[in-house]
Amino acid sequence: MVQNDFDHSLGLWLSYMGSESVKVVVRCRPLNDREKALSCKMVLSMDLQRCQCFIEKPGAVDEPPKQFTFDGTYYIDQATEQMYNEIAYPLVEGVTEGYNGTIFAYGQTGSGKSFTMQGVSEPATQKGVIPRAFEHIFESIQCAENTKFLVRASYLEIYNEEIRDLLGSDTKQRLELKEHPEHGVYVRDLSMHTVHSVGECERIIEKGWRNRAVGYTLMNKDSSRSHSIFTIHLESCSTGELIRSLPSLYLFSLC
Ligand SMILES: Nc1ncnc2c1ncn2[C@@H]1O[C@H](COP(=O)(O)OP(=O)(O)OP(=O)(O)O)[C@@H](O)[C@H]1O
Repeated sequence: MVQNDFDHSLGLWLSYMGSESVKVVVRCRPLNDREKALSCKMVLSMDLQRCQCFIEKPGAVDEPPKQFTFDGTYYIDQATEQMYNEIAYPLVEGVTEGYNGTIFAYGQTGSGKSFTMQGVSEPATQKGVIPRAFEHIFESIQCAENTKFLVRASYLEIYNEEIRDLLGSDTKQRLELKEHPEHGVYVRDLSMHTVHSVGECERIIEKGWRNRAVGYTLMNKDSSRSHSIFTIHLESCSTGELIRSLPSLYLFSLC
């Protein structure tokens, strides 16, 4: 991907054990007020059926547009609801069925990562991937018969190469990355929070969101200046069985 050509678009990487293990989709946001005031023109167009993006070089009328193909393409008038149903839904469903899943948003400042992952409450179609994933998981576990689930969440940020717990008692404390011989890489002392409902999930993510490092960039006045990782951990216990640790859902927003 040529970064400068994708100023107003973000990539969403999805990794799960489906027909393909990694999928990459791209979303283009509308021009913002600042870009409109500067009379900026859209240089990106899409063929949604073929999942292709075309980027024109302004002023170079004779030059053919650059062309890129993805697993999915979402243009300015397509809502997060559609993206979630087509792309994230199968991944989250896979987590409740026993596969690890990761969704991460990547793009330059102001490209729409937070808008896609966190979302807005109005209109409802633009509710983000993270709150939709909560609802999806709680709906799935409520339908499971004879099985009890424990849902826990953690939320960290990586800022200037330092890891911080956005839900910890001291959000300024630097945490260490460790490797366990069986369970792999983990963050020591990262706090885990048991959640019983979608409402509780929303409250803890809001708390963590307020603790992030934010700043102003020319492209985005509310820019998150860090990478953040929200993880939902599941454990289950069927009647007469031991507690079973299920795979986790990792939700990243990279700056
Ligand atoms: N698809 C969209 N439709 C309408 N507005 C959008 C869309 N995507 C992003 N925006 C708006 O663009 C602005 C920047 O988006 P956002 O804060 O999500 O960017 P970001 O990639 O998270 O930036 P940063 O890395 O600086 O935190 C916000 O005002 C947001 O509401």
